[in-house]
Amino acid sequence: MIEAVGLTKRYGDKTAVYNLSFQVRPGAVTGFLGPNGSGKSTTMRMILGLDDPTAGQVTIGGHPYRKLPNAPRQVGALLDAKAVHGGRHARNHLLCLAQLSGIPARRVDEVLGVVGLQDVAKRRSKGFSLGMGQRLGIAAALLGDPQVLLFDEPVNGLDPEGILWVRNLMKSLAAEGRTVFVSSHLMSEMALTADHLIVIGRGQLLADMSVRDFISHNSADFARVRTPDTEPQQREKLTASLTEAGGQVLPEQDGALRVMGLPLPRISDLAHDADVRLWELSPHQASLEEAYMRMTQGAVDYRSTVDQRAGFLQELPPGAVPPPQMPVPGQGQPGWYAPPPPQQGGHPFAMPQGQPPAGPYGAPAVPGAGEPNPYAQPSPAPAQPAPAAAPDLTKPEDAR
Ligand SMILES: Nc1ncnc2c1ncn2[C@@H]1O[C@H](COP(=O)(O)OP(=O)(O)OP(=O)(O)O)[C@@H](O)[C@H]1O
Repeated sequence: MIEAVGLTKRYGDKTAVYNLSFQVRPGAVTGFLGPNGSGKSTTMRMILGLDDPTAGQVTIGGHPYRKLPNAPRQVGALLDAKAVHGGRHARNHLLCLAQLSGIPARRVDEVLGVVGLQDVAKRRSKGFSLGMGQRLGIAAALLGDPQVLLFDEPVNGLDPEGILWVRNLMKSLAAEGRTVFVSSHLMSEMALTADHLIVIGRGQLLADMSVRDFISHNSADFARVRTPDTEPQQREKLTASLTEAGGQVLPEQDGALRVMGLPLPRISDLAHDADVRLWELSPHQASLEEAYMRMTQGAVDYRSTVDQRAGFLQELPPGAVPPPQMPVPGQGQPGWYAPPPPQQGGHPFAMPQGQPPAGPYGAPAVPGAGEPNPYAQPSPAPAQPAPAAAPDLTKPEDAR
């Protein structure tokens, strides 16, 4: 198990990670999510003893990484797949790592087979594609047959077949009882791979819960309703009727209506009573991506001026409370988006919960702050449901 307690990292004035406490348990794939610059890599580096915390601590199996006996046999990591000596053959690269850790050479050939690089084992890694480099990095992580594995963006550059392979590998490693901690920006992939999520924003913990709970806590069920396109007055009539009945009604980009707060049969009855014909009445559940966008919207450092989420997340309904902001000293108030509020007591969403396929990873398992919060100042809620006058978020903060 990985355990962080009050983990904090500052680089000069920059607080990269603040007071993070979480546990990553064995037997599950734990996804590590957060916007760019939120502190994921910094956290992983501290777990691996590559950076010293400014405050707090992080342990693996009860020990700081640097105090683990024979750490490479207990912990494997893929942090930066490009961090290899490009002039070496793939096999030689792994052999060097194996020799440093007292791992037998036959294990090198085993992991080359596991990651599918056996046919290019004698090729120099500088000629490798992005995906091949990722596979080589994963092979290095698996070399010591460790119980604890960390992967920073493991599917980066992989084709669909490679992504499926990584997904199955992560699941089978967890099914063997290992601790698997994986960061990714691909929400759809995390929804299929992870059992549990740790989400951070601006270095702070935003969520630590199962994928299922994360989605149900951060999203709202809604109905899509469509009236005949040729009769706009029907749409207006229905909007008035649904609003009067307590529903929240928002326009969708394609002319349909998004309705929250009313069950489908009630919407149907109201439409019938108002003598409005429906061309569509369908239930919808948010995706992990939508739930993630909602949760992290106040913690995004880098955002395009032409933000695609403008069409994805809807305007704040009247009376709804905007999400909490996480101001950074000297940075001003970030812009924010205003999707509909989560439905209170909403139903958990049914996530794809496929069983991990039988062991593509065939190797046997080894048996066995008390500091001031830099983000603490209260966040003034905007008076209007419109983007606040924002700093130039198109530039890294250093450039602003
Ligand atoms: N060595 C360093 N010196 C100064 N600042 C740093 C250093 N390393 C990271 N930072 C800053 O700390 C913050 C967190 O960076 P980090 O790389 O951990 O984020 P991340 O979540 O991994 O981002 P991404 O998703 O883009 O990889 C960023 O603002 C980054 O600029």
